Amino acid sequence: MFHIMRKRIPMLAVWGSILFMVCQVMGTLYIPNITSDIVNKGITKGDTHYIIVAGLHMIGVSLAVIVAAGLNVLLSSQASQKLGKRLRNDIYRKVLYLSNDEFDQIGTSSLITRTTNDVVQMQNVTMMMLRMMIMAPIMMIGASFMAYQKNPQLTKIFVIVLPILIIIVAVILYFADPLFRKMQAKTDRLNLVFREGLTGVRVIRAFRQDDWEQKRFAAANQDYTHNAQKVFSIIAVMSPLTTLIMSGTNIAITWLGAKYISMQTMQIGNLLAFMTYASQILMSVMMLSMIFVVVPRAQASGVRIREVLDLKKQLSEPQTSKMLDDEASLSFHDVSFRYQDAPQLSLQQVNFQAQSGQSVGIIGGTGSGKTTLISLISRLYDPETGVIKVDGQDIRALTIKDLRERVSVVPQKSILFKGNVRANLQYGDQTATDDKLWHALKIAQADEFIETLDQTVEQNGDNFSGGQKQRLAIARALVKDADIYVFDDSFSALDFKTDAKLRQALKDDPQMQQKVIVIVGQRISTIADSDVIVVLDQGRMIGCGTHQELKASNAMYQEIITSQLKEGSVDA
Ligand SMILES: Nc1ncnc2c1ncn2[C@@H]1O[C@H](COP(=O)(O)OP(=O)(O)OP(=O)(O)O)[C@@H](O)[C@H]1O
Repeated sequence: MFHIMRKRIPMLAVWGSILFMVCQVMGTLYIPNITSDIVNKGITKGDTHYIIVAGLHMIGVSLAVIVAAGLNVLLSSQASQKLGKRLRNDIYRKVLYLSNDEFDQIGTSSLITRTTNDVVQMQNVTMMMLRMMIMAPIMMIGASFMAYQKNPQLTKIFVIVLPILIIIVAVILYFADPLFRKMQAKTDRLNLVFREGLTGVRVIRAFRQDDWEQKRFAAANQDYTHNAQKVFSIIAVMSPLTTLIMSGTNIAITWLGAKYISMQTMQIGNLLAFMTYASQILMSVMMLSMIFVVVPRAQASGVRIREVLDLKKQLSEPQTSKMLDDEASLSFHDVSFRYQDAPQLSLQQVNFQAQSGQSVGIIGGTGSGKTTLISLISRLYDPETGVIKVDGQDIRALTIKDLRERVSVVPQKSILFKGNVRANLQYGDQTATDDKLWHALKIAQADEFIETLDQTVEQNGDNFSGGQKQRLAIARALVKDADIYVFDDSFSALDFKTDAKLRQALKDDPQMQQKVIVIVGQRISTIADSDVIVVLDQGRMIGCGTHQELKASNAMYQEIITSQLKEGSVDA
């Protein structure tokens, strides 16, 4: 917990807050002293002048306490808000650079909970620390000292009361603490189910799984609520018990104090002050107990945040990139790959190469390894064996930034961001002019349905059809000045005519003629005119050549052609 706070908490605000907190405590301890003097020296002796002077003195000290308390709250909130801001930024920055394996390891829902809920826990504990954690022991020691000054005999009451109070608090915390620690994991589960329900709402409705989903959510919700109810029921016992102890203490003090007053060994003012100090001591214990509730929870949150922040980069990269060829090229040399902990290889001994101006088509059944193959080009994962070269250089000799600048990918699932068309396209190149954007839209055949670059794009691109989204995602990739353009099944939602027009436009574009284009496709027609076609089957490369070569000699390729001829989707 303290480890992640150390470099992120603004120390000036922390020290300022502590300083004002100490002033507040000193003032609070001093006020009962003035009260006792007003009673002893003013009221009992009928000295009005003394009462007025001491009263003004008291008002002055009270005002100073109020100002100090206000500044303490202000600075502690500032410290905690800034800590939260820095933590959220750091987690987000880290998440953006996580490898896909690490992402899978923690899970999206948990990452969201860690950025929101866990950070809030850290903020709460910071506030508590700066307002109570340091205040409680100072107040306790100070009030005990002052109470002793007023009457050493009466302080013996605390020898009985304090251990009882501490035992009660300890027993309550013993039962509540494990439940508090479970809260975050249960929040994770609740978020996961909620998120899946929201993103998959169409599928849920289409499969009429509303009831089942509702039950799944209700179960997670019940589990969370049950835990919360249990923990807060335990904590609820604390308040009446401590009130009982406080009231009992006051009765004992009044009773003994009255006895001392009648014996004339104690003054009335001192008894009043003593009672205030007694409640301050007991309040300090309560504050400390609150801290014992908040700290373990924040400790658990701190561990969860640290898990993300401490993730070591799995992909090693050099400080600077080695020299690259001027011409674009892409080659795979005996590349094999296995997902983390997977029993078998997802790619085996893949070999192919393409020069500037050439295109590579990748075809194979579902799960044959097409997406895996292209993930390796931009180093979302590293191969188990073999070498991948981009522009003549092993991609491990390039920095990740340099490599990803040279590769532009259109993922299988088109993702658009809320905003307008211009902002979405400029994701590829922030400095791209409108002319460049329109040029990309034309190649992607998206100028048919885009009237202006200011056209609104809803969240997830929900105001566009599947095919329109694909075309916008293609245009975005084309705006980026890369050497290798990768289209992962990006033409699947396009009709045959648009698919053909788009590929022709790619071919005809003078700039694209200097690049390497990789097209993953399910349809033969999408990849047939590629210079190199890679045929995959269960991760194995079972063919590599041109359409004519594969059509003549590759059984699997022939099978795909035959099956698609039957469907009428290929013109062989
Ligand atoms: N993150 C992952 N962890 C473990 N195994 C994975 C992961 N992603 C894919 N696989 C496995 O790797 C194999 C290849 O998957 P891949 O997504 O590359 O296939 P694909 O040819 O692109 O399929 P599709 O055409 O259906 O998209 C499959 O057997 C799949 O189960």
